[in-house]
Amino acid sequence: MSSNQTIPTTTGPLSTTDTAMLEVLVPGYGFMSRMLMSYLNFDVSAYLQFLVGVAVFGASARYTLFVIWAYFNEFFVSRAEIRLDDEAFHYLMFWISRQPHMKNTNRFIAGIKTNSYWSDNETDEEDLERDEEDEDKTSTGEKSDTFDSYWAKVTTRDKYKRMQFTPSEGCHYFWYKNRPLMLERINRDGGAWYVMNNERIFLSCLGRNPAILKSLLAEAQQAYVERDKNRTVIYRGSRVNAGQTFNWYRCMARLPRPLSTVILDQEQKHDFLDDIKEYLHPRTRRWYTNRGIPYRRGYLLHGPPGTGKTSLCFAAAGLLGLKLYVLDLNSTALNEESLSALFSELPRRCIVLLEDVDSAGVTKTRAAAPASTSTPDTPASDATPKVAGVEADGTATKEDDKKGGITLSGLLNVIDGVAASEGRILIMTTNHVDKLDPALLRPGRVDMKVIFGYTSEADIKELFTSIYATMDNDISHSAAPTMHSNGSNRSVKYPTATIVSSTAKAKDEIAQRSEKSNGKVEKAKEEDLKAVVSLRSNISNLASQFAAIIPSGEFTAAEIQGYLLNHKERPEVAIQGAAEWVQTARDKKRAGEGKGEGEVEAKDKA
Ligand SMILES: Nc1ncnc2c1ncn2[C@@H]1O[C@H](COP(=O)(O)OP(=O)(O)OP(=O)(O)O)[C@@H](O)[C@H]1O
Repeated sequence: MSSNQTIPTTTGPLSTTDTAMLEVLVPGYGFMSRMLMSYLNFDVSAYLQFLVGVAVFGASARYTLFVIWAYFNEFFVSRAEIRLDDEAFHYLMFWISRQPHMKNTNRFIAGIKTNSYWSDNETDEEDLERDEEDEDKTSTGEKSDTFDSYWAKVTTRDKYKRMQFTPSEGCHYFWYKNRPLMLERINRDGGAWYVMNNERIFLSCLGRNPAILKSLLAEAQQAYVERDKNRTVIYRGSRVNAGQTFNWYRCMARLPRPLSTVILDQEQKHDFLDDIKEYLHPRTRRWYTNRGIPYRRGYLLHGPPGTGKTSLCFAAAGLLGLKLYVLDLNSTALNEESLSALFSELPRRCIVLLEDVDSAGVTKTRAAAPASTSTPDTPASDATPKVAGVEADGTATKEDDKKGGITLSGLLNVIDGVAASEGRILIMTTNHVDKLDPALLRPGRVDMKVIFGYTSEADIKELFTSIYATMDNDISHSAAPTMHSNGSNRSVKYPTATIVSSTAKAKDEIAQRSEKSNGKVEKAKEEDLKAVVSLRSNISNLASQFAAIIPSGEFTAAEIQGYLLNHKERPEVAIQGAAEWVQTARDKKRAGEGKGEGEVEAKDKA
C-alpha cells in the first residue's frame, strides 16, 4: 500500500472497524466524536491513547483503593452487625431516634410512632401527662364547654402524630464519647420495598478494640429497658411479614394493674401468687435440678368469660416485674415447628399466656391429631368429649385437616417435650375446662388450677368500692388546687394509682394543699375535693346497699363493672337502677339461652 493512500475513516484517523469496536465499548462514542469534530473541530481519536491510559489508571486505582479499604476494614476497624429480627435492633433504633446528632443528619427516614420499633415511644405516662396538660388549659368554663375544647385539642394533637427520624440507608458518621463512629444502614438482598426483614445496621469504629461499640449498645439497651421501668411489657407471637415464621413482637408496655383491683377469693389469689414466688426462688430451681425434674410450672385459670382470668395474669406479671408473652393458638398458620421456635425464644423468666386454649385445635384428643405429630406420651382419656372437628371414632375430619393450626400433640411437645424450654411460667386460660384433654391437664403441665366464678356478695362490694373509691391520680392537675406559692402555675404532681381509702387522709391532703397554696386555692376546685371526701365516707354504705340488690353467684365481674361504668360518677344512681338492670340482664340472658337452644335444635333437625 502506497504512503499517500488513505484509509477511509468516519472520525479522525481511526478505521471504521476501530470506531465500531469503540462504539461497542463506549456506547455513543461515534455520535459524540462526530459532534465534537463538527462543532468544536476537536478530534477525540487523536487523544484516544491518552484517554484510554487515564481510564485504565482510574480503574486500577479504584481497584487498588478497594483492596486497601478491604484490608483496612479487616485489620484496623471493629464492626458490629445488628439484625432486624433481634431485639438489639430495637434498642439501637430507639437510642438513635433520641440522639441529637442523628436528628441533624440530612438523609433520614421519617416515620410515625405507630410503626415497628418506634411503637410505644410515647409511654402511657407521657400520653396521660399531655392529656392532663390539655385538660388543665381548658379547665375553666362550663363542663360541656370544657370537654369540647379539651377534645378539640386532643383530636387535633392525635391527627398530628409525632414524627420520628432515623438515619436512612447508607453511611452516617458521628461522635460518641469523643470517638468517631460510623453507622451503616443497609437493606440486604433487595426484596420488595415494603419488606424490611433484611435490614441490618453496622456500627464501626477505628481500631481493633470494639469496646466502644459494646458500650454504645449497652447504653442503648439500658435506655430501652429504663423506658419499661415499672411497666408490664406485653409481647405477642405473630407472623413475620405475614410469612410462615413466627416471632415475638413487643406490642405494648402498660402500667401494672394493682393486684388489689382483681377481685377473687383472697386465699386463691394469694395461693396463686405464693406458688409463683416459690417457683421463682433460686432454691426451687436447685431442688428441681438436683432431682432431674424439668424446671417448669403451669397454671390453668378457668371460669366463665369476664371473671378476671386475664386480669389476674396481667396483675401477677406487673407485681413480679415479669414480661408477658401472649400467644393465640387459634392461628391457622401456627404449627408445631413455629410454636417450638417461639418457645425457644422465650427469656428464662417470663409468663407465657395461652388464652382460651379450649377454642384452639388442642381440644382434639391426640388420637385425632395427625400421625406425624403424635408423641409417645400418655394416651388421651376415653372420657374426652367429642368436639368440633373430631369424628366419633376420634379421627380428625377432612375439613379440620385442611384448616391447619396447632394440634394437641404439638402443644404437649412444646410445653413439656424433651426439648421444651425451662424457667418460664405457663398460664393457660379457658372457659370450658371440660373440653380439654386430660393429658393437657396432668401435673407437670398444669400444676395449679385457679377457679373463677360469678361474683359473691363480698366480691360485689369490693368491685363497687374499687370503682368508686378515689385514686390519687383520679383527680387531674386541674381538679387539684394549683400551687401559686412561687408565682408559677405548675400543678400538683400526684403519685400513681394508690387507693386513698381513708377520709382522714383525704382531709389532710386538702389541708396540706391549701397551706401550700398560701390560701389562694380556687374555690370551685376545693369544693370538688370536698365532694370527693364526702363520697369516700359514704362509699362503704353504698357498696353494702348495692350488694344487697345484686344477687350473688349470678353475674360476672365484667358484667357488673360494665353496668357501674355507666354511672361511674353517680353511685347513688347506680344503686337506684340496679334492680332494673338485674331484671334486664336476666331477660337478655334467658333470651340468649333460648336462641342458643333453638339453634342447636334446628341444627339437630337439619
Ligand atoms: N375478678 C375481677 N376483678 C376485677 N375486674 C374484673 C374481674 N373479672 C373481670 N373484670 C373486668 O372485666 C373485664 C374483663 O376481664 P378479663 O379479661 O380479665 O376476663 P377473662 O376471665 O379473662 O375473660 P375471657 O375468658 O373472656 O378472656 C376487665 O375489664 C376486668 O377489669
